[in-house]
Amino acid sequence: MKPIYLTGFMGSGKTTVGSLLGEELDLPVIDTDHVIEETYGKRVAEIFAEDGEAVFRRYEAAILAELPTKNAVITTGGGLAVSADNRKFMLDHGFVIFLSCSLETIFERLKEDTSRPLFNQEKKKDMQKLYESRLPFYRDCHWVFETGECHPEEAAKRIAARLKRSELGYTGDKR
Ligand SMILES: Nc1ncnc2c1ncn2[C@@H]1O[C@H](COP(=O)(O)OP(=O)(O)O)[C@@H](O)[C@H]1O
Ligand SMILES: O=C(O)C1=C[C@@H](OP(=O)(O)O)[C@@H](O)[C@H](O)C1
Repeated sequence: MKPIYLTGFMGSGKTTVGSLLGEELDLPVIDTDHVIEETYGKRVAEIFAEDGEAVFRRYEAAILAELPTKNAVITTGGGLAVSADNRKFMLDHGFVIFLSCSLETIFERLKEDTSRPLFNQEKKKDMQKLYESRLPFYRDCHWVFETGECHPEEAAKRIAARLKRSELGYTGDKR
């Protein structure tokens, strides 16, 4: 069975919903940021500060190509889908689901969060620009799931239910 890739802006809930989706589908969950941190022995913020964003993007592409191409829920970093090559890889190998969420909600969710080097509560206009510039890349996917006010458990259940109805060609067959 093909992997399920979750994409979307920082704070859209990829990690949270992805981990619950893994439980719903009884599949392992792999987070690209987590694998990068383990592989390169540095936190994402350290890579940005010490090596720069371009190096982080190279790590992202390298990791994506190494991840299992079956039986997994893969939660991606918010910038991974910006690369046309990364998008092609995900679209070719799995089901790509964009977790769509308003920027207003994201600001609310990330109020206390300082772990994301590219997110800055104080720079609302820059965040708006970044968010809008990325929407076309996220929309290049198999399915847009609007998280809205949906609780993470509810979101995971709804995604799993649709996958199980085979509307995306998902079979649940663990081969
Ligand atoms: N559907 C949701 N409703 C409310 N809060 C959410 C929802 N999804 C995620 N969150 C919260 O938003 C924050 C960011 O979520 P996270 O899963 O880390 O996003 P991402 O992986 O897309 O950056 C976390 O504090 C998480 O608990
Ligand atoms: O949007 C981005 O460019 C990034 C999003 C982050 O992941 P989350 O989407 O999980 O916050 C992380 O990969 C890095 O800080 C860069």
